[in-house]
Amino acid sequence: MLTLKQLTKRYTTGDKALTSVSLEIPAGQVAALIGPSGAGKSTLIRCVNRLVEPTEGQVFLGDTELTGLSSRQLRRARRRMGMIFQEYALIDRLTVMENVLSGYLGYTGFWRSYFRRYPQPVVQQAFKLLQRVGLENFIDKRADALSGGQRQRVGIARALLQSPEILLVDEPTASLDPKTSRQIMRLIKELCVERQLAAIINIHDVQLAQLFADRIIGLRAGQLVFDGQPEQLDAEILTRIYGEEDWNHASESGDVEEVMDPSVSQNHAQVTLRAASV
Ligand SMILES: Nc1ncnc2c1ncn2[C@@H]1O[C@H](COP(=O)(O)OP(=O)(O)OP(=O)(O)O)[C@@H](O)[C@H]1O
Repeated sequence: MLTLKQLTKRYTTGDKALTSVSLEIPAGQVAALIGPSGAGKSTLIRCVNRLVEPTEGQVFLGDTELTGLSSRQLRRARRRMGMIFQEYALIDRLTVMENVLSGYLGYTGFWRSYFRRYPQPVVQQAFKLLQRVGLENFIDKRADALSGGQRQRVGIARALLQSPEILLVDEPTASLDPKTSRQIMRLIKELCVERQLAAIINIHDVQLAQLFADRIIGLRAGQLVFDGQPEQLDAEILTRIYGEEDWNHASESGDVEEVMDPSVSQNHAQVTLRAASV
């Protein structure tokens, strides 16, 4: 269980990125965090693992108050959080297996990062995870020889190596095609169910969020403006989260193919399509 209590973040620049956000995410639940650019989604996720220090409020992982930990205690507590972040990108010159094993670094220290120095049970666990994410035939491939979807699968396996209690996921499908995006979201969802993991996923694609999340959390200008079921998202709630837009029409031209263009960056057009069918 992840608990946020009145979490507030004010950056030193004066930007108030989060205002008194309170949430509880139980084990096994996948929560999608949606909202316009600048709403505070990344800040919220980073406040959980304290890559960003909250200004006020508390974060609990189970009974542990993360906001009260020393940096040494925090390092240990971070092993209980699987992070799938873009900046934790893979190391291109290492193999798939080596990249997954690097998720164990927190335990061993950098000098043991050489492949053969990992304990055999850890290597076996990494292999099982690679099987689970469908990459058992790629273990010796270099990371830079993988597709975007395969790279994301490696990232997922790496995040799971430390058997976390929660997954913190930042824009997992940002650079993936629509089919691969669905596969990645489905995989994350299945793994959360199998392992009773709570997950909080920052995602721009509302349609994907609706398809694969158990719960939608809407942020706008740092405030929690919606917290409910995916099927509750309608034009009124989309307006509350994203602002005025004609959510009930597929597009101005009515051209559905244009709406489905995977290059549409914010996927607001996909939202429109979904909302139109509500
Ligand atoms: N390091 C920082 N220093 C100062 N202000 C920041 C910093 N990071 C974010 N902000 C500000 O905090 C607010 C929330 O930003 P955040 O990146 O959390 O939003 P977001 O919802 O994740 O946006 P996006 O969807 O575009 O990634 C914005 O006003 C942003 O400019």
